[in-house]
Amino acid sequence: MLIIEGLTRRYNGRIAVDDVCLEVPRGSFVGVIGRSGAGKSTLLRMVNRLADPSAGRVLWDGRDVTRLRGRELRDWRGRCAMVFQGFNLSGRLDVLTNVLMGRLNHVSTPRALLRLWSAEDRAIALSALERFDIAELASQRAESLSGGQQQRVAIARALVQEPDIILADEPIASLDPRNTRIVMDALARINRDFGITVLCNLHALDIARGYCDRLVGLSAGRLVFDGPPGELDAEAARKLYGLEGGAAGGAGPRPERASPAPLLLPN
Ligand SMILES: Nc1ncnc2c1ncn2[C@@H]1O[C@H](COP(=O)(O)OP(=O)(O)OP(=O)(O)O)[C@@H](O)[C@H]1O
Repeated sequence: MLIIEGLTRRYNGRIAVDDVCLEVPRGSFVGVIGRSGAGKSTLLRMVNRLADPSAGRVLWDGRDVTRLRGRELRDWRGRCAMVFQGFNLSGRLDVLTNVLMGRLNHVSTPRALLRLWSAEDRAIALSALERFDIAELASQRAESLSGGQQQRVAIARALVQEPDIILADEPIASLDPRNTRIVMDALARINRDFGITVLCNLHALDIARGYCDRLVGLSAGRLVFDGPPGELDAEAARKLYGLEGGAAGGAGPRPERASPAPLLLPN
């Protein structure tokens, strides 16, 4: 369970996230929504400690991750994978190596420094690529892939970290509608098949409604909505975006959840 208690972040006296409190049970798929500048990225970045809070705490299974330092902080970041809008791949490296980077926290330091990947690590990385239908791209340079393919590589890299939680910061912002669906389906499958908690910042309300089982709405850093997509009525949407709920469109219900599968057994 992820617990966020009174989380606050100020930049030069200006508030970015303002006293946010949330409880997120394991296995949730939570969409964080709100206007540009509402504090969505800052909230996610505080969960994995890319940003430190000015006040408040983040607890994972009762452990205060806001106090972690050194090795313990690195371990937490390993269990808390990030997926970014800009993919954050090493463009000149091949796809398989990019995915293997997600295994770094599972190998000894000397092996990590020398990039000595075991047969098992390679099998796990390939299995993740197969899962997202891009195994045939394994030997290609990451920079030669389309945006949608690159984001699937980034999600495969996140998955092989074997994280407890995936923090996805606008993962579809630069993608066309077809790739948006493919990438959101990939996140939904990770969530459904492995029970990995997903916190996903989204601008597109229709996508958030279609994929997330809970929406958390921020406005000027404050939590102004927290509930299932069906409860985001016109009034709540107006508070968030200044428009009617229906104006942002809707999408069908998300697929049924299966029980968690064992993680990444090579096919
Ligand atoms: N490193 C920083 N230094 C100064 N101000 C920052 C920094 N990061 C964020 N902010 C400010 O904090 C506020 C919230 O920004 P944040 O990026 O979290 O919003 P957001 O909802 O993710 O926006 P977007 O949807 O445009 O990415 C904004 O006013 C932003 O300018």
